[in-house]
Amino acid sequence: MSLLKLSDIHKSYFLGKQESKILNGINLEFNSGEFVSILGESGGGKSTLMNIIGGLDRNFEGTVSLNGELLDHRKEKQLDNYRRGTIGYIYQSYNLITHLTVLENVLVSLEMTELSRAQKIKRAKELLNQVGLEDQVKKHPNQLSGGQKQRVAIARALASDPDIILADEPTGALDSVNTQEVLEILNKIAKDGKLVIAVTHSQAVADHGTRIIRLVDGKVKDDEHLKAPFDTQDNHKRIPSHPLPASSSYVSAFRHLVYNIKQNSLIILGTAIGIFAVLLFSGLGNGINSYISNQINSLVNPKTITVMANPSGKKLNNTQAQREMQQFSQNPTSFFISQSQINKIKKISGASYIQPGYQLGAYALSYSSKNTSSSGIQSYTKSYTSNSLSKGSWPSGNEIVISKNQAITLSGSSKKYDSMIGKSINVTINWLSQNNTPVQIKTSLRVSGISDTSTRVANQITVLSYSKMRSLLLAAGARSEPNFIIVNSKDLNNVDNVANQIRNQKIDSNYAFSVVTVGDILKTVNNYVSLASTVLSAIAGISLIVSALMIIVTMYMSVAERTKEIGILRALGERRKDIRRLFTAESLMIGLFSAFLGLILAWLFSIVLNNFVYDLIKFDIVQINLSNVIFAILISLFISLLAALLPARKASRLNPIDALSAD
Ligand SMILES: Nc1ncnc2c1ncn2[C@@H]1O[C@H](COP(=O)(O)OP(=O)(O)OP(=O)(O)O)[C@@H](O)[C@H]1O
Repeated sequence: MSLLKLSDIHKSYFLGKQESKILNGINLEFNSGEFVSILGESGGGKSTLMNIIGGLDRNFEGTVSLNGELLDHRKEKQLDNYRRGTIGYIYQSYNLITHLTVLENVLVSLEMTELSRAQKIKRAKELLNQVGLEDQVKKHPNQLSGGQKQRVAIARALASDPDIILADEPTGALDSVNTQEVLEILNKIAKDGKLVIAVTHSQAVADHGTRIIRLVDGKVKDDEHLKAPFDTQDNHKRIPSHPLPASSSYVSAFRHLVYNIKQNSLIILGTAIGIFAVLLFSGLGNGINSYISNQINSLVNPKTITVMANPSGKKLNNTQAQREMQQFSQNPTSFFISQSQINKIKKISGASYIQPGYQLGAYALSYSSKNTSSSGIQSYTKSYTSNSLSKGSWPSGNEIVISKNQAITLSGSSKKYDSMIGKSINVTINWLSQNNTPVQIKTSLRVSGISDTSTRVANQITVLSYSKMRSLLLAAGARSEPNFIIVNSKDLNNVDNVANQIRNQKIDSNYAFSVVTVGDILKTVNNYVSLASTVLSAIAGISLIVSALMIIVTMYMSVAERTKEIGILRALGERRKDIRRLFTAESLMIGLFSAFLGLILAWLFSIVLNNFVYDLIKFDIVQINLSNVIFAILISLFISLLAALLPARKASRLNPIDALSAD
């Protein structure tokens, strides 16, 4: 049984509808140990026949059998295996991969064998040694002479230990000395038991082999056996081959990335700046949100719930409730809270205490001919934390707490404003009489403390005790119903539940209360901040679209530049999938490096910005968290993957013969 058998091979090319027949029924058998030369006129179909034998061309009639088994050219996987394990190709134009070293070029083929890494390197070096290139292994192809390049190509063809070596005009570009040497090597390969089929124009070259086949008009005109084939004792152990492992694709993608570093680093930088901006804006959003939470929580006890009457009677959500409460100053009479309403709230479970409160209208403070006025004087409730008091103590009896600004005005000194503590000041408050007409309450109170409004969350905190306020209102004949209630949830995690219970209370089928928690206030503020940071991140994200376009363009250019390489890799037995993975991997690496560079930039910038701002507000304003980091990496990988999709698909679909003939 012959090693290789071609039966009735026909092949035509079509230019439009016009058929030109190239091969017209070729029947040939080849055996191991033969060095066969195929001679024929230029354009006679020699390379076409080699491509059919080499498993690169699937579009022909007739059959090819290997060791008696028919090759099914419709099965791409079978052909990939065939090229990988059985065929070694040597071309007239060498077809080496320019960005790889001599050693790496030989290793490309060995990547698809089951040898260990060390064995692969050992074998590649041995083969290069055999072709006399042991001291050239680190060079790139452009640093070699023609003869040297052809010897690298021979070493590569032999690397995976194939049964058949196809050489398409292997000496066509060589001088006579190199031709002689290459012929010796091919002769030795046949002697070692392989089948060598070489296409040539030269009778002298053909005379070197064991057999000459002449093609004329697409047929075998002559099949001349010059000598007997070399003896083949096929007792040596073949090197098993397997498809290219993913890790090899990643390594070659990385090599190409580094080879093209100038162009790639610009793209990486461009993408990294986009990632940096997205990270910075998200981190800034986090920082501002937690700064605000921090400030509000330090001034107002987060367990407290503020309850007011709900003149609308409708069920109000958080935002509506806050809006409704702002109507208070325009229409204070509809906000008085009755005893029956207080009783309703007392029934709520999960509340540790409830405390009625007053918020009255405009008021004036005066001390030794200095005056200041504002609106919204309040009764003290437990919703204030000790942080909102900068000096002194909260009021009891005949006492009042005034704000720092008020203390500065009344004392006339911005430094010694705390001298106001202990001083009696005159207080005039405007409120409503029993008939809802204006009434003035005048009294004199001792300053017990100064509130801190430096954070500007609350403008003025001017408070006196609830009982004092109530007795002043009663004495002046003014309306004395409270107009808000503070409810304290026993448990911080239960605040929303308690708030909801109150929100759902009905009196005469109207929802009786509007309710706001500290969490609600935070939610509203945080929503705005998050919205702003998302919008800013999205704007920054636009630059990522530009990056994606840059990657797409680069990848398309890369496919165009590497068309020949794609052909070589396919001829060596790489699958379409391997080619797709090669390009996708390179793009993913660009994405990954961009993400890391973007992260480093964002990290450095946030350190600088935080240091700078910390002096002003004692808070880290940029807070990039783990989910921001993960998001940045994922978005970067996603963009690069998306950008690689089309170019990688194009690369994998290239016809290997067309790709090989690319300039
Ligand atoms: N893709 C193609 N489309 C159309 N015609 C083609 C194609 N490839 C090759 N041909 C034609 O097929 C014929 C055989 O080409 P082939 O390359 O096999 O010849 P060859 O014997 O190797 O020639 P040479 O000795 O000059 O290399 C030529 O006439 C060529 O123009």
